[in-house]
Amino acid sequence: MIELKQVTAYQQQTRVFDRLSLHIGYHERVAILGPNGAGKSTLLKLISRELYPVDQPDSSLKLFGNATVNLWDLRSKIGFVSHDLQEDYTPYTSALDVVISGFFGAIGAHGHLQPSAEQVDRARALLVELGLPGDEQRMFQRLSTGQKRRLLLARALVHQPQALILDEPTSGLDMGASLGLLSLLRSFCGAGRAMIITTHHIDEIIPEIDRVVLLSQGQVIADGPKAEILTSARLSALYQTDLQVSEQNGWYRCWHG
Ligand SMILES: Nc1ncnc2c1ncn2[C@@H]1O[C@H](COP(=O)(O)OP(=O)(O)OP(=O)(O)O)[C@@H](O)[C@H]1O
Repeated sequence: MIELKQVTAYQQQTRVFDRLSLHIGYHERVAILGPNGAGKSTLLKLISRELYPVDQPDSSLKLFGNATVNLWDLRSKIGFVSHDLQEDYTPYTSALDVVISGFFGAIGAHGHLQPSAEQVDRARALLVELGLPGDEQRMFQRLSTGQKRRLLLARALVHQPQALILDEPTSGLDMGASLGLLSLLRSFCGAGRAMIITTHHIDEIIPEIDRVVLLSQGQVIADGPKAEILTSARLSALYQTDLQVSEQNGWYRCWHG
């Protein structure tokens, strides 16, 4: 589904990736872990085509098997939720319009989107499904962080995407909101769809995620089955601090050792 081969990418003057290779197949569920500045958000921006890699021989970035991607097509196949999207969102847009804007790949409705009756019905159904009934006319900026995150998830789901990509999905959420969001993500995975999350918190790696990639200074330093990668030794080395990791019923937690 996602294939980066020898990709070099910059954020302004900073070279974040120097010949990075990574392959994520259809239906895979992957967590990408790494310290601040490792390149997690940059990687997601490359996938969402907010950022383009350096054009060089032997290098390619293919999505769904294609190096050239139609953005409309991409948005209907992959739902993206990120903190940046939350920050950038037009504050006065109603909750219903936030979801509807997903059909148009827009940030906010700006009063000119003309959704079909089916699109409005689908958006309303998603608001109910994601636990936001009755919030239809509330302005985005008046919602709590947890409600905003659910709303952006609803927006990401309008096209029934094959994959969801989430940048630090529970950051800023309280414990109840986090657990609620994680259980929504678990039901999305239940339908056999792909998921990629970036995170700093191993306790948000839901049991359905089976592969973990460790990123450090723009390089993949470990990649494999969750049980092999989420070990005390590997995470201590990644974060350069003494960490202990334990697992229970498919959930992981970490503490300072
Ligand atoms: N807009 C930008 N302009 C310049 N440099 C940037 C920009 N965004 C990111 N960078 C740099 O790119 C590198 C990778 O940043 P990135 O945000 O991808 O890391 P990250 O792993 O997502 O970090 P965090 O966990 O803090 O969100 C860092 O060195 C960062 O300083």
